[in-house]
Amino acid sequence: MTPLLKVESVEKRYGAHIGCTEVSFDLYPGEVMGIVGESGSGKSTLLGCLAGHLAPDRGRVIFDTRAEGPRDVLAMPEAERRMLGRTDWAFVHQHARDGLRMGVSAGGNVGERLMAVGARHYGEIRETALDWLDRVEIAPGRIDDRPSTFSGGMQQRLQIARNLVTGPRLVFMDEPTGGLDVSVQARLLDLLRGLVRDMGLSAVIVTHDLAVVRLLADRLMVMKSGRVVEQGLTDQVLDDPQHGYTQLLVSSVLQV
Ligand SMILES: Nc1ncnc2c1ncn2[C@@H]1O[C@H](COP(=O)(O)OP(=O)(O)OP(=O)(O)O)[C@@H](O)[C@H]1O
Repeated sequence: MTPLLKVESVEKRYGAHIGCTEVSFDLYPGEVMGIVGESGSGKSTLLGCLAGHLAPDRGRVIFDTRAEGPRDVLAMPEAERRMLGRTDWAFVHQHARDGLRMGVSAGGNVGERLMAVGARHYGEIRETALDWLDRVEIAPGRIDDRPSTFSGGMQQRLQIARNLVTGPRLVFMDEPTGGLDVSVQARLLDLLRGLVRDMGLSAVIVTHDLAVVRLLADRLMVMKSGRVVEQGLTDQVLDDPQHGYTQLLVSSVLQV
């Protein structure tokens, strides 16, 4: 099987400082990869390089496109990469306001993604938006309200609807439950798990919360000082961590 995403020796430096280095992995269709590590370990830098937001200094990121098969994302013209970002890829930000248009209604936030990929029929766009609001547990009566009137959890659910409505094949998530109350986090995680399973999504999820990867990720990469120190099946890594740093991460969670 061809990997959906093939990451080869990616490195990003900030001046002399290493953001991330020597990161390689394959992500297969339907697989969820978790990336964990303490603050400053390079998770966001790596995610930015994979999603085309940052230009790595070395390495390759190969995505298996629908139309033309495996393509080097970093070598693609900017317009093509942007198109990927609207169709096959989705990016869920930690802060919903970074992924939503706060001045546009909830329905508009979902509908405009459909329009960006060619949908034109107003009635159908509104129907699909309503269906997606329902899928992320937002009452249909809120469709014309702006996200600024929503709670943090609702905003995050709306951001997820906006991202998934076009049926992407790969979703990047940066701390999707960060900054939310614990009870809100649990509900969001359940929702995300259901959507990932139902849609057979592939995802790369960055988090410092091991509970998030335990629930969502098939495989796990542990990062420290910009490098991957351990990777493997999530349960295996968390239940029997081999690297001292992973052992520390796991035990510090157990003490919480
Ligand atoms: N724009 C930048 N300029 C210079 N150094 C940066 C920049 N962004 C990140 N770094 C450095 O690169 C390293 C990796 O940072 P990164 O933000 O990727 O880590 P992280 O694991 O995502 O942390 P957090 O969980 O706090 O977001 C850190 O040492 C950080 O200080």
